[in-house]
Amino acid sequence: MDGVRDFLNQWSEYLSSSPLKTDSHLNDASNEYSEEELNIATESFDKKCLLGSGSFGQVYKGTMKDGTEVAIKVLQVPNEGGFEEEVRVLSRFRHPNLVILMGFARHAETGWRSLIYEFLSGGDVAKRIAGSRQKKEPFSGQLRVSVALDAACGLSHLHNMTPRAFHRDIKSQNILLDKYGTAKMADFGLACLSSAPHHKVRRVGGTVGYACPEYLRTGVISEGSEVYSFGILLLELLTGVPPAVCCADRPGEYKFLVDFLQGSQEKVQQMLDPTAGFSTKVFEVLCSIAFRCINSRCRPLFKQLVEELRHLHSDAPDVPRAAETSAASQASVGQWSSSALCVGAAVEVRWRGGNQWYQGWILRQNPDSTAAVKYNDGQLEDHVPLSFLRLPGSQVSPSPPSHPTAASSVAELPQCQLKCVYAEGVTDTRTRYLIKSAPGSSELLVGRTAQLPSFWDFLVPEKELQSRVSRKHFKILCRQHQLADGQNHPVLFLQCLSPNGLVLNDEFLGPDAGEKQIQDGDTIALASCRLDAGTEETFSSAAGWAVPKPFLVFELEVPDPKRKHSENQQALLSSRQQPHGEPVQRSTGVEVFNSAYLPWDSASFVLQVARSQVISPAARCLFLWRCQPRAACDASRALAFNFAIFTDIFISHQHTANIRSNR
Ligand SMILES: Nc1ncnc2c1ncn2[C@@H]1O[C@H](COP(=O)(O)OP(=O)(O)OP(=O)(O)O)[C@@H](O)[C@H]1O
Repeated sequence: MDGVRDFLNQWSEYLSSSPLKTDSHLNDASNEYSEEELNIATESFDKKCLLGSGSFGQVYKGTMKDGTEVAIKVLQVPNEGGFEEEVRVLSRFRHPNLVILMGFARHAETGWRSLIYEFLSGGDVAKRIAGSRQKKEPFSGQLRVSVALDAACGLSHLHNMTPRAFHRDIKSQNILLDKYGTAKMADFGLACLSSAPHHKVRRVGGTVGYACPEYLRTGVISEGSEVYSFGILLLELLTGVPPAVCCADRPGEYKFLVDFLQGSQEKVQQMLDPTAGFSTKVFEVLCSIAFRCINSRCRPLFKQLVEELRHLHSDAPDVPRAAETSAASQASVGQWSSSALCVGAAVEVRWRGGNQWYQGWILRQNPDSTAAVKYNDGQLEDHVPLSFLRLPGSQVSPSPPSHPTAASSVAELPQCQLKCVYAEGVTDTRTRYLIKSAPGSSELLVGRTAQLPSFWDFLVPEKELQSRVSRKHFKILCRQHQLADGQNHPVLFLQCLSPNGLVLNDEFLGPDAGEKQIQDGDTIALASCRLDAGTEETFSSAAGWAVPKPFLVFELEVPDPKRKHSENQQALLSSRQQPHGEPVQRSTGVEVFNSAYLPWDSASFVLQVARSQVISPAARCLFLWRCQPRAACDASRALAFNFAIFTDIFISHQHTANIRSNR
């Protein structure tokens, strides 16, 4: 009997010290690494090895004792983080487009678990899109097609095995690129195995914007619901904007990309990520595939998607395989061998009419060794020969008639001023604050350190909003620009200096937007958004859609150079000396001031005003912001607007009454 007790005691001791005490069932499926090995690989999980954080823990880069580079995901709540699911699924499926799980480890003291993957140095697709939009690192249309094909291959493999696997969290963050640009599906924490084509899950999981509505409603996952998420991914690759963003003013609520696009190819085209340089054909095919994926009536299977994407990929001669388009090497076809001249690169372009060079960036590489170039002033030129391109920083030359750009010389700023026409939460009529150009200066700088603190305290009393104003937020400068008469004339430019961006008229500009030509009457607004991918209002950076709500709006006033100096002075002075509450007279007949609010709730009136030309450009612009710029012209959409959001439009009672009686 004692012998038996001893044996049981020894067995129990062995179990408590043995690494096989738990997760032993996983040892058959995958390699187990010791905690010690991971400590050595990551220098005890040193901060410098941190690659990023997900919902369930951190991911570190490590080098194993054999020299292999790995990514180690530490799950602090292994059950929630899908530790077991990930080991089971990933160990079972081996495919070039699925990330390799090398093993797992257990942390004895904390109970945490780690997953050890092959290290993929090309970053995830979400980061690559953001990097491309910010012109930090190119992510060309060609590479995006290749990524879509790779992801579809990996997913098709999962759905054509028995049992099949449902990934359940297909999104741009979960697709990683290796150093050659090959994409691999990653993050199988929500994945599940099933031998049936449909699988009812106990808990619906996924990511807002990507998750299929039918799956969210029923909890039943199918290949179709995975294809839906894949379609959303394609739209993200096309537009460069995330599929859902939080509403800044309604926490917990989202705006969805698909709701805005409404299946319209035209809208996708308007929002197309300009840094991708998609050819028309690639855009059209990709867009039609995306819309089929999200349409429950004509959803393709992954197998079909692979065929179509492979066809698109091989059909376009200018689409090199991902392996050849490593982000790092930016190697390319034909004469596109210069690593610096890649899509997204800033360049100077020789104007064909002369010897001057103008600044812009490469929008697309054409197979005939020419490029499509977007100039900093927004103009586009296609088929520019390589010999007409050079890297910036070379000698500067004056502007041509049609391309006044950053390459032309800076001149003395003419007399001008910025008049505050709207400040959120400030009802005092003194909001008509002015920022004036200093005589003889070359620029007018606006920002927290450029004006007195009292200026900002008054105009932006809310501290949270004030923090959105950068120390140097934007500047206005002047360049000499040769007009058709052959004479040089001063032309004003606006340059955004802040990562928070700004809104020029109804266009959102980030710090990388370059210099934009501006003129008298233009409005410059500061709005509550940042350019970082994935944060609130990121949509705003795309094609003018959903321009974020401004909290401070300035109108530019530039005196007419043909008027006498004294008249200009008088004009500037009189606009400044408006007594409180007295409206600023506009030539078209509607008076605008900020102490009277629109007094009624008629949607048709709202429509009428939005369409009319009778209010000043500043108020009109403000009005359009309130009801979303493009939609304002669209009767059916405008009617749906809630009147409440228009209550701070500055229109006098008298004139709204006139408009009303004219209806
Ligand atoms: N195998 C890998 N190689 C290189 N980087 C990786 C690897 N796996 C993950 N990463 C990086 O680590 C970071 C965190 O990844 P993780 O999967 O934990 O989070 P996520 O997918 O961004 O978010 P969530 O888990 O909340 O969906 C990401 O930036 C990802 O790119």
